[in-house]
Amino acid sequence: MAGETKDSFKLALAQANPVMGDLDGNLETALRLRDRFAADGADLVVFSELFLTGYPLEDLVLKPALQRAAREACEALAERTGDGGPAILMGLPWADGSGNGGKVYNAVALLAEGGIAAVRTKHVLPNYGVFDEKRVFAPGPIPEPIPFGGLNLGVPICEDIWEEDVCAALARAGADLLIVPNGSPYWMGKQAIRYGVVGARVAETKCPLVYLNQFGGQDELVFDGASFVFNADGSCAVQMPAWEDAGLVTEWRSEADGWHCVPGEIVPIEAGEAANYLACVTGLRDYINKNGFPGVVLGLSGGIDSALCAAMAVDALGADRVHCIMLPYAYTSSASLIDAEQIAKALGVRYDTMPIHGGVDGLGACLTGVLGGMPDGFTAENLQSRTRGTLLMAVSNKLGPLVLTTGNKSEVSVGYATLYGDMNGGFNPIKDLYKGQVYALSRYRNKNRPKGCLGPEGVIIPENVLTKDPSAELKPDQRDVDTLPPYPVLDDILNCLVEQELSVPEIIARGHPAETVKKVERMLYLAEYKRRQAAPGVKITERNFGRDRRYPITNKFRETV
Ligand SMILES: Nc1ncnc2c1ncn2[C@@H]1O[C@H](COP(=O)(O)OP(=O)(O)OC[C@H]2O[C@@H]([n+]3cccc(C(=O)O)c3)[C@H](O)[C@@H]2O)[C@@H](O)[C@H]1O
Ligand SMILES: Nc1ncnc2c1ncn2[C@@H]1O[C@H](COP(=O)(O)OP(=O)(O)OP(=O)(O)O)[C@@H](O)[C@H]1O
Ligand SMILES: NC(=O)CC[C@H](N)C(=O)O
Repeated sequence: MAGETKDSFKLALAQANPVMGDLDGNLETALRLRDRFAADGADLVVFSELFLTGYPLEDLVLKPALQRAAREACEALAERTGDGGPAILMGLPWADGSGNGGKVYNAVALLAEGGIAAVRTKHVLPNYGVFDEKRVFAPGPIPEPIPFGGLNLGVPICEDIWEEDVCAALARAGADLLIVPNGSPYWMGKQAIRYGVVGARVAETKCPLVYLNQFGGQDELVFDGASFVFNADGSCAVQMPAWEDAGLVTEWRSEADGWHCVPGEIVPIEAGEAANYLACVTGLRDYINKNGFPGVVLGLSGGIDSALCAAMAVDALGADRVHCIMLPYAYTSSASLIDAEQIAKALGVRYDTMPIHGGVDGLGACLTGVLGGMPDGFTAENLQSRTRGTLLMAVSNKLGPLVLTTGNKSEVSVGYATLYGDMNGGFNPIKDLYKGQVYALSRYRNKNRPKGCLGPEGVIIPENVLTKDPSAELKPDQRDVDTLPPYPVLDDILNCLVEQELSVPEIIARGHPAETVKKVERMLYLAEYKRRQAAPGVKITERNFGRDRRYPITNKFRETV
């Protein structure tokens, strides 16, 4: 349709899951989807931001070989559009000088009638929070609309619509509609923010807007999809599902007042616990599958953190790919043994018991000469944790599964975890969930089996696990509250310090004792060294550790009260 003028056209939205760096695989996915949409009469298929390579590319995009491979894949894809089927809007990095140095842009190419018909580049590069695009991309000029079949397509790329200028310029230049490929990661409440941004651009430009987002996990980020179309009057014409691969052919008609998307299905979007749970499951599933692991192994202690991780793992991968191991020592309670076994039974996973007395006592004996006696205090407690961590890594080495580490955001914040002990592991599904959210998601999962989840219906985490006092069980009668403020207090203070960057006096003014706030502040700063050595985990909050909140390790700054 590239040359003709029409009064209707069909635009296919490909909400798909690219694999970082797998250009052949992403190309195959694009062709498969295009074939499917061709059968439905699509004129044009749009893919998400940098779909051909994966998003975010980070420094990989600086590699000339990657830039050349992306151009070759783009040319190969363009050639396939010579078959009379739909054209393609494909996201890819675009290098000046064919990938031999020079500038590289975050781009979209229109592939039509066997060639590369147009290329447009991202003007506004996000450089905050998890985004580092100014580090790797050059900003393109404000883009011109792309002529296509008598239409003028405005194609701003993701962050381009978060400011007014690009869309305003496209509208002034005669864009009939705005088609926006996105790599917009999930965090709590994100969809409402997107509706706000898109609503504002539509009101300013009077153009309909197609918001096409990617789906799937990429290291710490998880993309929810949830693509949608707003008509020029600000109404939502179509809402695609979140948390799944999805494809939809939208129909467009030209009327006296411009182009309209024919209203279609408005799929409800998960919010709150449902969204957070699906984010953790999606991030975990894609990390394991995209990195080629047969499954996961984790220490199942009878506590709430490992219980929720086990449930998420089964929901992500299926029971036959999850191996849970209870590693009891002298301080493991019989209640923990019962609870762990019950959780494993409910999930239907392989469950082994591997007592660690030999390891802990043997390591203690090795240390006596240097320490002048058997280890005690923290040293002895950490030996238990390290023995567990070492044994789980041995299972991983021999049998192949990745070790899941299970620390929640409250623990990760204050360093309440043992380096090379329970921090051992390759991925942490609950890293960005405060303890209160761990309880909330556990209760949620006991009552619901979210879509796509492979675990069983019904109660998985026994009531006793939800109500007992959290304990590391590293010494007799140990409870987390002996070391930390009660979790509701700790979580509130951390929320103020980490998410909101409130000052210590402001947090005290909320009613927390000054010494508690100062203690949490101190623990938060001191634990930076542990976080730098911690496994990645799924980003859920607006401010996760790692990509968002980047503090120095060596840091004497403390607030005065
Ligand atoms: N700035 C810095 N840069 C680099 N390294 C630094 C450091 N400061 C200390 N270190 C090193 O870190 C060591 C201290 O860290 P680490 O050995 O982890 O030990 P540590 O933090 O002292 O103890 C572990 C804590 O985690 C708690 N916990 C809670 C829940 C579960 C578990 C569990 O294990 O199952 C544990 C446990 O009760 C205890 O409070 C120091 O001995 C030193 O070697
Ligand atoms: N006896 C054990 N057997 C197997 N794994 C254990 C054992 N004790 C601790 N672990 C591992 O170490 C992790 C850290 O322990 P921690 O006490 O912080 O978590 P939890 O027991 O799952 O939950 P909670 O903190 O609510 O008790 C556990 O999640 C688990 O993976
Ligand atoms: N890839 C991007 O440009 C993403 C930035 C955008 N503000 C978002 O989170 O949706």
